[in-house]
Amino acid sequence: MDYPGNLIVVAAPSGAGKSSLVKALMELDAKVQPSVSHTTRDPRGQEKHGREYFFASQSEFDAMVAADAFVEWAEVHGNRYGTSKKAIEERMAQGADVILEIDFQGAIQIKQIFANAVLIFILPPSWEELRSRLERRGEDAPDVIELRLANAAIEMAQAHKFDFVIINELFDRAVFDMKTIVHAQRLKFAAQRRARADTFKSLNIA
Ligand SMILES: Nc1nc2c(ncn2[C@@H]2O[C@H](COP(=O)(O)OP(=O)(O)O)[C@@H](O)[C@H]2O)c(=O)[nH]1
Ligand SMILES: Nc1ncnc2c1ncn2[C@@H]1O[C@H](COP(=O)(O)OP(=O)(O)O)[C@@H](O)[C@H]1O
Repeated sequence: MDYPGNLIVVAAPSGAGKSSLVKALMELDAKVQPSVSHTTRDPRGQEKHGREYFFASQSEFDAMVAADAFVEWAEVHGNRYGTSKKAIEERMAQGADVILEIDFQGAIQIKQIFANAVLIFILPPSWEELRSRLERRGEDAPDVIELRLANAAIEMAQAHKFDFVIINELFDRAVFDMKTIVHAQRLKFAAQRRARADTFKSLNIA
């Protein structure tokens, strides 16, 4: 599968700030577009179907798995989440850089399918700050926060499998780091595509 657009995958423990960072990056760079995942979890207060997620029932999700509609899916914090083929392929074919906010299991699956995907892991500056961000966000019940903190240790142990790790301490600094990675990646793959096209041309292959 070779598309003119690139894939950027962002993973992080819950509350590290990935949704806020991805939103800020997309505001700075119109070429970066979101992949909207499907999930079986309930919507939070401000979330809209089709914007943050496509909210699916267990049976709707099952039907999509059976129809092979997902590029990857995983169970995270007791709910299922998946990236549909539709969510990424159309946009990449049009040349957009598609950004996926998914967990580490999904990120690793994506890298196996799309070797050129760039994997970014976001870390919080400390445990205390991670807990207080989850509490300040005010969207999850205390037991849900405890589950997410317990899972954070397992998730953070996977950070070394990613291409880049960013510590989200100062927000603007972390956005700038993401922007730099995305630009560097874009230049690298554009150069690779040009070199490949030149080789094909010199060999007279279409
Ligand atoms: N594998 C996979 N993980 C996803 C997908 N969409 C979201 N996730 C992950 O599921 C986890 C929970 O997401 P969410 O319930 O929105 O909570 P939040 O990360 O605290 O905002 C996060 O690690 C997300 O990155 C997806 O399509 N595939
Ligand atoms: N660098 C930062 N400093 C302080 N608060 C932050 C920072 N980045 C994000 N936040 C806040 O932390 C909370 C969790 O961020 P969010 O983007 O929802 O995390 P995630 O998507 O990783 O679960 C939000 O209330 C957000 O405004």
